Amino acid sequence: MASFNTIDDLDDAQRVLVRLDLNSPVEDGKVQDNRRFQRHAKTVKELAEAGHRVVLMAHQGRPGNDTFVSLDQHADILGGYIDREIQFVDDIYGEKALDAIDSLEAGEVLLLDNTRMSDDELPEEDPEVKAETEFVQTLAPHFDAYINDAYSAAHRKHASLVGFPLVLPAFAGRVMETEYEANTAIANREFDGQVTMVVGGTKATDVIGVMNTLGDKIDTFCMGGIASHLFLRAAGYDVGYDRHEDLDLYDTQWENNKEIIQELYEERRDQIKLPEGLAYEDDDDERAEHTNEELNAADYDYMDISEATVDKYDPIIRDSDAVFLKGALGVFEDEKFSAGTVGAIKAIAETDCFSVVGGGDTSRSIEMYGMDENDFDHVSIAGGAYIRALTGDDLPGIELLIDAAN
Ligand SMILES: Nc1ncnc2c1ncn2[C@@H]1O[C@H](COP(=O)(O)OP(=O)(O)O)[C@@H](O)[C@H]1O
Ligand SMILES: O=C(OP(=O)(O)O)[C@H](O)COP(=O)(O)O
Repeated sequence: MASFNTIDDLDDAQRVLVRLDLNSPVEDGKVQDNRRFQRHAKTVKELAEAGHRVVLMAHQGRPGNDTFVSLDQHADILGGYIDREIQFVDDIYGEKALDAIDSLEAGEVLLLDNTRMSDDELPEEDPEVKAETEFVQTLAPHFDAYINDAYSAAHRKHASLVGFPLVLPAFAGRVMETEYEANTAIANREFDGQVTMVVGGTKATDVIGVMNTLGDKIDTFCMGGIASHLFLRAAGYDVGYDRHEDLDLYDTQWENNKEIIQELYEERRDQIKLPEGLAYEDDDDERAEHTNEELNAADYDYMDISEATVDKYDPIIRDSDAVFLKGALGVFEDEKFSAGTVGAIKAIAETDCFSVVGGGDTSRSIEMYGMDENDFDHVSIAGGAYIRALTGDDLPGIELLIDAAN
């Protein structure tokens, strides 16, 4: 396996700039604690305890979304995991940020504000272009080393991920190391028996990518979440339209991908298992269900797969030698709509199979419903990056760390 330098290779008493992925769900303006904080805390704690001056960068949401907020709450949550204060500055590379960076003492930790508040961060561009941005050029001279711990964002060519490895010595953090090793090994692994992939979530392109590339390695795809609505629509059912102006879950995804979804469904009809029905909230705020024949996209938001679908997927999972889950099968954050996701992860946990659960949001369901990370072979905090690793795609953020080591 190609390799990169890690924090074991750092000189003593360095000024380190560390990229984390603390991108989290935000409910009513409140950032929700999750496994990303817990995992990155290990890297941060180790660096601080070793006496480095530690400056952290991370992003949250995308401009225009409700989840696009400042990182002040993130500093408190992360600090709780490492039992030391994490200072926060509401600036990225302006005078305020540079003053805070330069006054840091050995062992102290400072979090800069949301990297996506800088116009230099988001457009996907080549590393050489990103390295020349004001963002990178202003911050880099204040540091001895750059550490990328953001495995789950390593598929993005953003300034904080691909610009710095060209101008500073670059190293991988502990999360980067662990996820890279686990996901790369999984991608190359062969299984004797039945291999099942349970695919849900909200991002059709992730799902299509996996089904296209791994279609010959995976025996059965059990579909849930928004992904299943798009495939149900390909099968001729009346589902998969945006009913709210502020949500863009279906229309654009369907318009951009309908040919490929229809083709995939036709080609792999025997492998693709679709829901038997979907669940919605009735007028009394209770869970109710429609069979596929009753689906009516004009009047209902469908938020989970039906109980009959849970029963249909259960034996498929239990008969498998390997199960990969990516994306939730329903809005599990609301207990009423957790049956699909919980049914699948319980069946996986109780089966003696090789099991991987992927997705920053999806993996929250494990603790939420009384299961344990140790019930699975690997729980990845990455969604899109995990999918790309499984399909053998290179992740630009990691390629640059490997280049830097060679
Ligand atoms: N039917 C649905 N309608 C709306 N959201 C859904 C539905 N099914 C699943 N989800 C949402 O999908 C999210 C997880 O998927 P996604 O964000 O794509 O994956 P990841 O775990 O990689 O972040 C969950 O937060 C869940 O609420
Ligand atoms: O949460 C993330 O990706 P994921 O939802 O695929 O796990 C990363 O932070 C990347 O965020 P982005 O998909 O807004 O670029």
